Amino acid sequence: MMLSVCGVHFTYNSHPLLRNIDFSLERGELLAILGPNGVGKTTLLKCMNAILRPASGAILVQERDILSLAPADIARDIGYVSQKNEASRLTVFDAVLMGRTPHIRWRMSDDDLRKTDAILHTMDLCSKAMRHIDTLSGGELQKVCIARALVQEPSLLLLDEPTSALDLKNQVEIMNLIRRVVDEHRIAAVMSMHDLNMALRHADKTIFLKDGDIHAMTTPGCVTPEIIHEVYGLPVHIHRIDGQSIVIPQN
Ligand SMILES: Nc1ncnc2c1ncn2[C@@H]1O[C@H](COP(=O)(O)OP(=O)(O)OP(=O)(O)O)[C@@H](O)[C@H]1O
Repeated sequence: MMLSVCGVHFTYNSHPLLRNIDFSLERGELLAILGPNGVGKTTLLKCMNAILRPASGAILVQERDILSLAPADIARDIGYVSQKNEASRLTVFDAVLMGRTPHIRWRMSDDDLRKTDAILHTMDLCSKAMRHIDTLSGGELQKVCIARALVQEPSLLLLDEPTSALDLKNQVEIMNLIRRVVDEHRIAAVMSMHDLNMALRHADKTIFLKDGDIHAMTTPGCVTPEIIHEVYGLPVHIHRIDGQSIVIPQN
């Protein structure tokens, strides 16, 4: 198993937020974590990256408890794209190259530079390589942060609302790229999302959080209007178009 989340409880200042979160993910699987604002999606992602520590339970990456891993191992094996992207005076090239830091032993190699070049090319960021990231638009910065996580070549990729700032074409291209990386490199990826249709289109599994619990865990094809109504309090229809499930609010 690439990722096992075992009975995780999480509490902020003695206020319980997540209860008994239990799931696992194999290589080559992409999981979407869904649920209303404030339910705990970001908190769960931060627990999977050892940024936050659960009150109880364990998180195993390749059968190793992440709380027992050295920071260098976490930095190499787990890629994390946060919801709040920081902007600094780094150039786009340097910001993406920083994703190679956990792999650099003595100094950066030609391979590190080549991989940085390649991901900038794949993500259509070459023309911005020398721009400072604090001059980028929100969507451009989001792409740079995703590029940095991909060039890191992690075994587990965690993405907090990775397409929230992207236009339609970029949403589709970035999700296709994430899907391809998961498939070809046999990594596992977990993304939090508000766009249900995007999640149902690209994920292998979905988890719906509600009131601190996993309310439903299923494949996209088995998500029902009842699940969505119960979780979001909104009646919806689900239509099948070209083999895809499309969620449409009833009113
Ligand atoms: N450091 C903190 N201290 C106390 N409460 C916090 C802290 N960080 C987050 N919270 C609260 O915990 C809850 C879960 O937050 P979290 O960011 O995990 O939710 P989310 O599901 O990712 O939300 P959204 O969809 O709005 O991004 C929220 O009510 C939030 O206000």
